[in-house]
Amino acid sequence: MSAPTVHDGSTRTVHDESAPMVRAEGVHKRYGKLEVLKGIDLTVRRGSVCCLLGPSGSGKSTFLRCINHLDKVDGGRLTVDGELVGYRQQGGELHELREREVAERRRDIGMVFQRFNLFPHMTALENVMEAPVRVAGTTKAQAREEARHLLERVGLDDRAGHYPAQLSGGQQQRVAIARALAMKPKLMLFDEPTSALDPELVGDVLDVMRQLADEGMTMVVVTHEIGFAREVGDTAVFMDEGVIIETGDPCQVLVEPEQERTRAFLAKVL
Ligand SMILES: Nc1ncnc2c1ncn2[C@@H]1O[C@H](COP(=O)(O)OP(=O)(O)OP(=O)(O)O)[C@@H](O)[C@H]1O
Repeated sequence: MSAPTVHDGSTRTVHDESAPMVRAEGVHKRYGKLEVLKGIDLTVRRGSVCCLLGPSGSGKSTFLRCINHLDKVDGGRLTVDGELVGYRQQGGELHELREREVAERRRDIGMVFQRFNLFPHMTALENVMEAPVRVAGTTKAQAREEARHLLERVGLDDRAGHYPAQLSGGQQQRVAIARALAMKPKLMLFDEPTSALDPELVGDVLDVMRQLADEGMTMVVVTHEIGFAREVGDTAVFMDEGVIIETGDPCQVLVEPEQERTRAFLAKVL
């Protein structure tokens, strides 16, 4: 069972800080007849970095999408920050979340995709401001100042006025990270954030991610960057065909894996 969320009688929810940030217990997901996740058990501690690796089609992105409420879990139990994904508990009963509640929960989760997904008609600064400015109570000036600060944090303060087409892939990805951070998420999900980049641009993006990890951000990272996973990851998880076949310290799993399938995968990507 996941750690409880305490309702204190008001609309405020007090989270149990000792609960893991993510806990999956027997999570299943299917698309039609295709069973993509076949019982995922995984715990991601607060402040830790979990690196997910595995061959194409093994279900890594699907799992991230379930964590981020973009896909619905079909079976098992998944909690983020102690709260059931897709449901809220009230008086011992489960109620499916309404669209507005899902949107509220998703604000706590930043997601960075392989393709940077920036708005092409907006500058870097406007992209980073876009979500906070829509939050009630935030003024445009506050959102702009915070966005400037975030661009500085990812090393792009001198590119605030540039449009995505005027930025390199690595710079666009750093803007995407700043944009994901703009809502002050508790959890950051990265889905192969460097695999669409030219090799010489990968380092800057990984540096920003390394810095976030150092600051204590909880992160789940789908990546084929074995060096990053070994150096920054607290846990390495190897998935294949919808199941986790190996998990543990990255220096163990990614250096001397126990499973033949993990060894074969590493031999391919290294
Ligand atoms: N919306 C969808 N509808 C139907 N099938 C899907 C959908 N999304 C993913 N799949 C299928 O689910 C399986 C797992 O896909 P997923 O993208 O999670 O794998 P992955 O491990 O992230 O792969 P990659 O490394 O190539 O991104 C694949 O067979 C894929 O074709």
